[in-house]
Amino acid sequence: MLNRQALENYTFAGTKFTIPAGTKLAIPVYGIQTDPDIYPEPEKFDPERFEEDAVAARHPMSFLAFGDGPRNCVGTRFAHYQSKIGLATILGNYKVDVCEKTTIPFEIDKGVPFLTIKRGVHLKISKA
Ligand code: HEM
Repeated sequence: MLNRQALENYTFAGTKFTIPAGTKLAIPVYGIQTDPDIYPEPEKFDPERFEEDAVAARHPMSFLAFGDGPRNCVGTRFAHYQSKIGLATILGNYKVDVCEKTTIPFEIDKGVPFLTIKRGVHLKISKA
């Protein structure tokens, strides 16, 4: 969820729907990023969704994992590098498997304010 406050009245193009200045807004990132009209089969691992032409074909606010605008995440590039280096190190040196404790499909924990998977993510990692 991203929180914002409207600085001025905003009317959505082609509608009579206006957000008055001063309104506090909660932007439902999880809802947007799992909307099947935007991302068909949203739970499916499909890296091709993030190819340049696929990204260009979507509304620019369809992916908000790092927020957007002047107060977006200052750590975006660092987080991307760190995740890529971490994944490359693990996948290049270890074999990653599911195990008896892995929950498939995963379940979102609705009892906490942050996006969390119930019972965590358990994988079996062995030396390749
Ligand atoms: C996968 C990792 C990360 C994710 C998904 C993430 C996500 C986010 C999101 C959604 C916001 C709110 C943006 C908005 O309201 O538009 C944010 C803000 C912020 N993030 Fe991250 N972040 C990550 C890693 C990091 C790292 C590594 C750092 C620092 C090294 C960092 C520093 C910050 C700071 C300082 C803000 C507040 C920016 C402001 O209010 O101006 N984040 N992050």
